[in-house]
Amino acid sequence: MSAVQVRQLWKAYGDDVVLENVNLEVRSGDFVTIVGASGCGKTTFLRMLLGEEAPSRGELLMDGRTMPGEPGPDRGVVFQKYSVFPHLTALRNVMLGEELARSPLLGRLFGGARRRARDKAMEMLEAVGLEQAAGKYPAELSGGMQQRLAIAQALMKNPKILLLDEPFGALDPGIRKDMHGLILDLWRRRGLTVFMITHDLKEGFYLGTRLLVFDKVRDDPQAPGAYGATITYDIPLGETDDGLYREIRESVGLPEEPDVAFIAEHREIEEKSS
Ligand SMILES: Nc1ncnc2c1ncn2[C@@H]1O[C@H](COP(=O)(O)OP(=O)(O)OP(=O)(O)O)[C@@H](O)[C@H]1O
Repeated sequence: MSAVQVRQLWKAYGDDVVLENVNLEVRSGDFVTIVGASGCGKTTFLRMLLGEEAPSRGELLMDGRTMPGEPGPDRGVVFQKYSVFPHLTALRNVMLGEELARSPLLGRLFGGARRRARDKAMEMLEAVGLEQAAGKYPAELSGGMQQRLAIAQALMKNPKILLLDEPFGALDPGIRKDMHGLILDLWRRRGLTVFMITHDLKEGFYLGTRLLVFDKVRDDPQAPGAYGATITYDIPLGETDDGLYREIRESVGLPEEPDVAFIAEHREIEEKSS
């Protein structure tokens, strides 16, 4: 069964149509990368998958059932901006979700429950390579480490679906490469279904098993809000395809030259490490 089904989905804010007639079936274990022009509705789409926004029309199904209308433990999310709490250590940041879920008033657990939450949080920190930083505060961590921490937070509830909104957009290229290795490793080992927005088409080609392009198919310059974006390309990824890469780059309006060598190089690294 498909992990996620999207049927004739529309989203409008007032008279402004952001997304129109989006249809999609995603299998469990897919790694879906999403690209599209700025402001075309990618984050809005992700927030609907998360349950933070309701569709204006259409249906969103998870495992054949209507997607819950609020964020739940089955979906984890990581945004570009670090979403960690500055006054808590890395360990407490990861524990906090569990503490708030089980003790909403105090935000703290005691005794055995606290030990279990702590052990699980340590396991998550290890999974993202932050076990040595458990006692540090976010200000003492680099940008890449803070994003690792945000990923550990998102994984704490064992989500089936991981939603990533440009999670590596603010990181240096070297750090991004490390994060690519980490996210592919977590995706494989934990059997996650991933949706990841990126502005970096190379990243989208390299990481995904499937690449979606969001774009408007119709536009009225007199009424910019009249039409929304939809999925204009849905590409199974595997082989590096120079022609396709160029076509999409132009459709999304990216200025860079195709850099297939980059993708090939990444794939080589990936193959060696797997
Ligand atoms: N809560 C809201 N109320 C009104 N308009 C909104 C709201 N959220 C988003 N929008 C509008 O919806 C459109 C799509 O925004 P969204 O953030 O989804 O685009 P995006 O493709 O993720 O952009 P970017 O790539 O720049 O992050 C924008 O015009 C934005 O102003």
